[in-house]
Amino acid sequence: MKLAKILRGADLDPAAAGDAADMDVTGFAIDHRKVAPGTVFGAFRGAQSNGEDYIPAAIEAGAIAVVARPEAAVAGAAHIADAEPRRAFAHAAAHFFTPIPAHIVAVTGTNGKTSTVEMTRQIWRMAGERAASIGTLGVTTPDESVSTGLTTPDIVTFLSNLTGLAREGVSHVAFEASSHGLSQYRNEGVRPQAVGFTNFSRDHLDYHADMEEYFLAKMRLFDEVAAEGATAVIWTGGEESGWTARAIQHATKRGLKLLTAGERGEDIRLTARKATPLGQDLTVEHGGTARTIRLPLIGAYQVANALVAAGLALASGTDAGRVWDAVARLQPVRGRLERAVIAPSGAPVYVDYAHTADALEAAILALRPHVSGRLITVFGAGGDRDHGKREPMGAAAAKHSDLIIVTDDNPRGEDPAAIRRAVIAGAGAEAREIGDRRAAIAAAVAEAGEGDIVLLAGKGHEKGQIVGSGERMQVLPFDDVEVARECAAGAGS
Ligand SMILES: CC(=O)N[C@H]1[C@@H](OP(=O)(O)OP(=O)(O)OC[C@H]2O[C@@H](n3ccc(=O)[nH]c3=O)[C@H](O)[C@@H]2O)O[C@H](CO)[C@@H](O)[C@@H]1O[C@H](C)C(=O)N[C@@H](C)C(=O)N[C@H](CCC(=O)O)C(=O)O
Ligand SMILES: Nc1ncnc2c1ncn2[C@@H]1O[C@H](COP(=O)(O)OP(=O)(O)OP(=O)(O)O)[C@@H](O)[C@H]1O
Ligand SMILES: N[C@H](CCC[C@H](N)C(=O)O)C(=O)O
Ligand SMILES: [Mg+2]
Repeated sequence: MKLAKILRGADLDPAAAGDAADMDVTGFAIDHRKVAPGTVFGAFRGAQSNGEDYIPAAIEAGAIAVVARPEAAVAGAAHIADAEPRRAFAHAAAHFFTPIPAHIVAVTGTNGKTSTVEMTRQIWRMAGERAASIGTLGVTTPDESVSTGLTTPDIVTFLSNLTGLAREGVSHVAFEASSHGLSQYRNEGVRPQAVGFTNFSRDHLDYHADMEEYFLAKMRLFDEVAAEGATAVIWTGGEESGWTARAIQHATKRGLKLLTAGERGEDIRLTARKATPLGQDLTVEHGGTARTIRLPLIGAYQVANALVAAGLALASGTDAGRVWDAVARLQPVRGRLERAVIAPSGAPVYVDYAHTADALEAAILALRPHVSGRLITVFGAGGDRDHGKREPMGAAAAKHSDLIIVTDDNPRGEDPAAIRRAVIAGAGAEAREIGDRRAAIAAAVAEAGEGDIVLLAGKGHEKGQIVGSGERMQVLPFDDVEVARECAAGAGS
């Protein structure tokens, strides 16, 4: 495809490309090491390095055009100058990576994105569509799940994945829009026909200056990324939340169609929820019909995600009858309240990905109705991530658990003992401290008796413990589900 055509499609001036306008583009790259002859190179200033430093090397490797700030020095290739080069690059790349699936929806929010995109994918699949999801669990298709290493992959990986999926015949994709991804324009240029908002609470204040900036990063999904006239599916739970009201305002201001779901939902209204041993019975009103749905998953938070997923599937045009049938057949999402094992004492051990105070509370409250004895929570907080969430995480876990064991969760470049101290400052002195995660899990399993439940929070589906940073970073194999099974087997022998 000619560079001029790509630039015109992205509302960029082809004259800026000079002689290169007539050249054929062979690919897009944001890393100079991936540049081949005919590539358009995006030179961005990042957190670790300045992509502009690699412009000469990219041109040497055959880049025909460089998308960069007007101030950047570009010699020997076209300079596509833009004050926001990540956005300009993304829009251009979106005209190169075609075709893409016809139905695309996206989800943002602090917690519940992965669960919601995965449930949306399941609903579509059960409704007979070829569907995929892209998020923390990787790219999941009818055939496989491939990790990308990030929740929202970089723009080139994202767009090339979408094209690959379309070529494989996938027609429906749900993707997870993280605030990092949104603020770095990692999923620009595709126009989701429906966008979801789950909830908003403290996280990532190492990256965003404050809650307001974090929220506005998420709202780019509504303000700019969503297609004109798209549907905004917003969870309106039982309690009034100022953030939810603001998400509704953003949707309205952008002229999106509104679909609210929840106890206060206008379109999907949850009128009753009753826990059963294996799940919960929901009464849901939609389109003038009240239905009873036996959701085979426990916990209020999974209901929120399932109903937002149903809203997204409905907004993408999937038949309502099929959507509600599918909700009753949803499979658990990996690492989200996943029952790893039942200890010899009879105590079930659950693994969950809660790594914020809000999520810990949600995960614990999901298990509470099933506990007749004690709830034992094992968790820690990630290193090189928002320090301010550690104390509130400790406090949330302590408030709702009977025993807590504070352990390590990806200390990365930090001193793990200092992270644990910050968590314990919120949890209180009764918290037990066992740094080694395997030993902490073993202690919890050994401690649990009949009627107790053990919750291992923070790592969910993760397969490793990240220790060290930079050159010294190591990912030591670690899987909460496997370790729980090993500890349970050990406890029984
Ligand atoms: C802080 C952050 O989000 N960083 C991400 C970001 O890096 P960056 O743009 O700052 O890049 P940089 O490393 O400083 O380099 C600047 C530019 O120079 C280029 N470069 C760099 C070196 C070189 O030799 N040649 C070269 O061309 C780079 O490709 C880049 O374009 O873009 C990179 C490429 O897409 C990501 O790999 C990187 O993720 C880092 C590793 C990361 O840990 N990100 C986490 C925090 C993250 O994004 N998490 C969210 C999930 C959050 C949630 O779950 O809510 C996610 O979406 O995964
Ligand atoms: N709707 C929700 N409300 C509150 N807590 C939730 C909700 N959904 C999930 N959680 C909690 O958050 C954890 C992570 O869920 P999930 O992976 O779906 O979220 P996410 O937004 O994708 O997270 P991440 O930002 O790490 O990608 C769950 O294990 C659970 O503890
Ligand atoms: N996407 C989240 C995942 C956190 C998971 C937890 N195990 C941790 O390492 O803090 C993050 O990168 O902040
Ligand atoms: Mg996720």
